[in-house]
Amino acid sequence: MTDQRINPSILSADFVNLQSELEAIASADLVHVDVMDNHFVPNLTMGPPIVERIQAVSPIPLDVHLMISDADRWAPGYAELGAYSVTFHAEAAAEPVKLARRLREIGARAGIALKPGTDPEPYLEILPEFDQVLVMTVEPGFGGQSFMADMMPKLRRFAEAKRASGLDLWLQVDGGISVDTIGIAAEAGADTFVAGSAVYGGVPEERIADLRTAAAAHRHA
Ligand SMILES: O=C(CO)[C@@H](O)[C@H](O)COP(=O)(O)O
Repeated sequence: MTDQRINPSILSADFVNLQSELEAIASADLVHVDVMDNHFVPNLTMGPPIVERIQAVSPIPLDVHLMISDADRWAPGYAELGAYSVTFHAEAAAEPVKLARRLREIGARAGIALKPGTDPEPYLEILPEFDQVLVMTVEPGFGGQSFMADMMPKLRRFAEAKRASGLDLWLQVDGGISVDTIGIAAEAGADTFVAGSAVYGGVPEERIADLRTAAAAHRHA
């Protein structure tokens, strides 16, 4: 996999034609699968049976983003389905370290996501337990929202911690990522970019290529 990853979010895809929508993003790195429970966030998407089918037909690996309550209970099931990475919310897990260890034990990369209002400091010391940190650049729940540039100090904080520790950690951003905003996130330290409406709002293969070019022009110094 490349050192900068573009992960289209199928939240913006046509759910009735998911298989062809997945084939349309075969040039991306991973497919970002937004699982929402209408409890942790005010929206409802899918659960294990649909994710299992996506896993079966997707040409690229699954990057599962759990926007669900009680992550401790439900997240391991997504790793068992074969997801490449499983990211749960810091705000939704009672024992994040224990859960991350369980995900890794099953064979998935373990990710932790932070809502815009969540302080990064308590999570800096447990970074070795994770393979990925997701800094939300919108309030989770819906696609098509505006990028929150005021999340860049948080992203930089994780980028500094990553550099200081030498950890092989992916820094992901999600929400409002487009050719106009991806460079801002890349400069602040993101290396993994989730984009929904920016990819599915045009010809996905072309949009993915444009996002790659824009990200590559703005690498973190
Ligand atoms: O997790 C979420 C929303 O909660 C995202 O993955 C969105 O699906 C991103 O959509 P765009 O902001 O790129 O349209």
